Amino acid sequence: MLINNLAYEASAGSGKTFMLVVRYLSLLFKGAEPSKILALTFTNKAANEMQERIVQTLEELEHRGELDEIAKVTELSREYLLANRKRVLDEFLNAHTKIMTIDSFFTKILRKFSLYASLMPDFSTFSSQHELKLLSRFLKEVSVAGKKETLITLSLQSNKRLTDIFSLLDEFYIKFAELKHIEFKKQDYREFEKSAMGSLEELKNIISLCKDASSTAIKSVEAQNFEELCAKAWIGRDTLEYSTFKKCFTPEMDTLLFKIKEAIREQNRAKEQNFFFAIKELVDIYAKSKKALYMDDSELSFSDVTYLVYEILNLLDDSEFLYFRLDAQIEHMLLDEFQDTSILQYEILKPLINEITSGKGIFDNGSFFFVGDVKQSIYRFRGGVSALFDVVREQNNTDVEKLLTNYRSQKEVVEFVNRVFEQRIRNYTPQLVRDGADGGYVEVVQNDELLEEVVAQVKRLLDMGAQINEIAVLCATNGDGQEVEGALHEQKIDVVTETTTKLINQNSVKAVLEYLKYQYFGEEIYKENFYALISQQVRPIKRADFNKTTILDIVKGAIEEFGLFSDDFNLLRFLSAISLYSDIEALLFEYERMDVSAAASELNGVRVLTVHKSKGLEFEHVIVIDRLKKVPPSRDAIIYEYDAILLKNIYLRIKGRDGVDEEYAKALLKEKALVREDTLNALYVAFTRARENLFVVLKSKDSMFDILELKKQVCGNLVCHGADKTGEEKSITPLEYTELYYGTQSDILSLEKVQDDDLRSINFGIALHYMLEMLPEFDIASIPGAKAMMINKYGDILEDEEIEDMQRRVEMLLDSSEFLSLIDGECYREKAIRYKKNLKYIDLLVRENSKKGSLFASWNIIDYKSSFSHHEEHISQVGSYVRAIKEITAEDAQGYICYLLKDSVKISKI
Ligand SMILES: Nc1ncnc2c1ncn2[C@@H]1O[C@H](COP(=O)(O)OP(=O)(O)OP(=O)(O)O)[C@@H](O)[C@H]1O
Repeated sequence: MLINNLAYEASAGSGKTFMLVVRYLSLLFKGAEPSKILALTFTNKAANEMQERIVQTLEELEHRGELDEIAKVTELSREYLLANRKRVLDEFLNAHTKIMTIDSFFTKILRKFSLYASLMPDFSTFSSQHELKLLSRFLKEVSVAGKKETLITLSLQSNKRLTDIFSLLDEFYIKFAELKHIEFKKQDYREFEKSAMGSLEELKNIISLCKDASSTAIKSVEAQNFEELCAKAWIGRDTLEYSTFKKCFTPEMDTLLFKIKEAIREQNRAKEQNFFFAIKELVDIYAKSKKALYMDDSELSFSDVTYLVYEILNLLDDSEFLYFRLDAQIEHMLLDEFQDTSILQYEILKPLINEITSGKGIFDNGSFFFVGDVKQSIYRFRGGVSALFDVVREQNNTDVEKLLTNYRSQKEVVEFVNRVFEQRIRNYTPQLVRDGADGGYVEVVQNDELLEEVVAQVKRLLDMGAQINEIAVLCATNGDGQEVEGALHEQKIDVVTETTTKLINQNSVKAVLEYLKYQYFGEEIYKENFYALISQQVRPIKRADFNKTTILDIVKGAIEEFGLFSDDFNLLRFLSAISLYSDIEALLFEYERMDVSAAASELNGVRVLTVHKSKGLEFEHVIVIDRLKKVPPSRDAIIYEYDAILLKNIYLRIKGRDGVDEEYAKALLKEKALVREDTLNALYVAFTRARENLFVVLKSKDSMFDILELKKQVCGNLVCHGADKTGEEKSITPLEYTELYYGTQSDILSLEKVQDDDLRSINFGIALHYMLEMLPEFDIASIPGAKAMMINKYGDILEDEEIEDMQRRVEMLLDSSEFLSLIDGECYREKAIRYKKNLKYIDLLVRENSKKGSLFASWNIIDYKSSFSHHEEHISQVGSYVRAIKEITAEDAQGYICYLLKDSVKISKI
């Protein structure tokens, strides 16, 4: 049965994402419109995967485990589902689906309401803010507001560097909504210091008058100043009646102790108030600087987006208006990894969820669904509060179901995880092992030479035939990751890390960037770097003129001239990415922030990543390595005390304060419990990534696994069987669907070797291609626009009758029923594909609307020509396109040459 308001709270690998896909498809089969289903994830990767999983599941429905689940949920028969999946898939592919990250969704809302925030709708988002720009802007604003003193005092008082203060400001900025109800007052704290020192004097007197006072007792009450007094160990005691003072003890001493403690407590509180008061003042300036920066640059970080959307929603009290502006189109909401949602994010989603679950108004048939695992909540530092899961469930009266079987891991791994966490994580329900998963291997090794051990285990796996891409080493920090990377490199083992996966760090891309730097700056060093990276002899490079040529053409020219296109997708991605940069300066000064990763298929090596980054992923073999360095003491200056999801209070961390302030002591205890929970959760995430084999490498002292009291152990048999499977997967590479722009066909044609002597007919051909490319739709109404664009570009080299001739030819083409039948499907113009180390450009690639009952699509490859000359060459060229598409998609493909002749259109099938 399809329960309208449902959540799955279930452990790792139990199929939450699986059930999310089942839910999405069940909604589709029940007739929901794809464009009315909002599915939110945390990462782009997860959003893309979900999209792909939906398509793949529909395509292979009869063989998928999802089929029975969907039948159960929808109460529709398997036959009905199979008979209707084609229709559902078509609807899905043709709809504007809303499967995206929570950040993109908020960005979308902000674009709709951008003018409320004095922004232009075309603002851009970057995951990392221009820290330096912001810092300098902030300092300027601080100076203008006359708050330099505040900043300096704050820094001195808290013993923090400016950058630390800066992150505190950011923390406050993000939590501004939650902090709104808390007031801070400026206070004088010196009177409390005086009072404490006064009471100390009295205490000293009592001790000095006591004949039996030991030298330790006398020394214990000596303090030159307030700080020294606070550092005394006896301050934390309830009474002074203990060994040191026993011989002189009088009840008056405890009265003084009490007074001193009270004075210290009040001094701490006053200091805390001043600190937060100053921070709040500075946060206003910080927010102002941020605003100035995004108004100047139209550039926002995701936290800015969330902040602004929240503010705007508060401005608009008419929520109907919000839904109207959101196209009133969200009837179903699905949320993934709900445990990581921040309170602010939930506050923004709340009105939508309320509408959906209240079952009235425009959301009469709406539904709400979320999945998560509180045990995997590891983003407390980003504002995620795991209690949110329960609160949301209660607030919305959501049914919660459990999933008890682990579908990811083998028995040994599942049972090890159960054993380790059952007694340690609250409400832990041991997972069941899936039928048939009775293998697996777990080894806990202790070796203080952590890196050596990791390298040895990786080698062992490789020797046993493990696929290198299926081995992951999970580390505590990025720094540790670098060391692991270094150690593996020393042994000539390839490694893939987050940095290596960045597109701009790929060799071919680095080379092109050096080339562009040489072109722009003219410094010899860049030329040398360029040649070193492409392993060619240094020779002169002709300087390009950026005023006359586009960056794209310069890069394409270099690719051609130096034969840079080897068998990799990275240059393709780079070409696509640079088309977004307005000019060479923007590219050269900003490329480091280019947030594009290299093609996964190009990356080969052991995956080295942090535990945090491993969330949601799974690997055949996982090695979790202990911290290489000692755990640093918590440096968080602020302790946030939550009551469920309500921020109750905040405290300034002060050493020894828990001995004098009960409230603070309670908050600190709560905080410690949460830190412990975070640590446990992170380890839980790490251990549950393994499908087959799990290794835990720990050290004998200060181990991050101490909390688990792990014993050295070996469970099960180590077996590696990934080799064949991966080999199989590799032979079929799915075609990339992303629309890419690498210039136009005409640009390429002009680069191609010209064999025709007739310049006029070449120009005519180029212009005709251009006009065809510029047609937004294949209909007569689109001709004038495309023609105007063509004239703009080629008008000066064409005669009037040639232009008329060209228009006639295009009209005839669009009138040809044969041509129109070939383009019935999804059309990709100017499609660049990579095949056998060559870059090919297909004029028009059509993914035909599938024939009834056929599981796979069929592709039409259409090449335009304006004359019959070089007919044989055309045939062989299109033939090679057909082979490429067949091989890449593993689907059927036909090639056609479309001759747009003077008086007719002839289509010849290859
Ligand atoms: N009911 C099921 N039948 C068959 N396979 C399943 C089922 N549920 C999940 N799986 C498979 O088990 C693996 C883990 O599932 P999934 O990724 O959905 O788990 P999860 O609960 O989202 O895990 P995590 O919390 O670690 O992200 C996947 O490979 C998935 O395809």
